[in-house]
Amino acid sequence: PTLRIDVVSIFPEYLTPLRAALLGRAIDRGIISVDVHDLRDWTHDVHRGVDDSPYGGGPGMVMKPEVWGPCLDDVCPDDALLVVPTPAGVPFTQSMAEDLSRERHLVFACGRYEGIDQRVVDDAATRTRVLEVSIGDFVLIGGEVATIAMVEATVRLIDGVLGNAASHQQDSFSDGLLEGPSYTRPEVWRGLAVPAVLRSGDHAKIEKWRHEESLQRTRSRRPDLLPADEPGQPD
Ligand SMILES: O[C@H]1NC=Nc2ccccc21
Repeated sequence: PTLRIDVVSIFPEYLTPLRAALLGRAIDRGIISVDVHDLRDWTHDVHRGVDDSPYGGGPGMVMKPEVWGPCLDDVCPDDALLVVPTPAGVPFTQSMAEDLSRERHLVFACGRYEGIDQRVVDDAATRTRVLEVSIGDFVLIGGEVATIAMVEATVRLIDGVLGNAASHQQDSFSDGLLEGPSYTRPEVWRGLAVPAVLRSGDHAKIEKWRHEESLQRTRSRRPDLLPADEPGQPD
């Protein structure tokens, strides 16, 4: 395959969405491969324990290095890129998705949100490239949902995955602004009409209107995305 993806999780069934729809088709067509591993297969004790209390006290549990270490030894070769979803990671961006889509082998280590013993990452970093990545400033229970989001954002960029109709060439972030409103038939729905300009056939006017809508929406929802020369920049 163009890209090999391995995912390690204590909830392997959480990753089944990766086999559905367009991603499932990409697997069937051999563009990508996805293998999910149950971290508990690397436990030693009868209780198959994967976590323990944190040194220094505090809430929650920390995942054991004695389980993750041997797991990654088996699952993550030195030439792979190890991606560790964590709320304490660098922000995941479209640019990072583009970088990941050019990799040959990605390994996602799904930990609980209190985290994996830091020595697992530090030890792995002596052999391979490691990225600790966050998908946003909110707290999930574990890295599985973050992994699904990052895999979808990454794999859709690989040639052949999206039908060319759904091409990623015109991604919403292509001009750095938010996409404005979209409409389709019927022309009037529940008394609401499609903006007349979109039915005018005047492509220059339509393009201008769409850019204006994007600017207006970006100003109100994401002023941080506005280019420096646009009014409405946050102080
Ligand atoms: O990507 C993160 N964003 C928010 N919460 C998380 C929880 C566990 C793993 C990863 C994340």
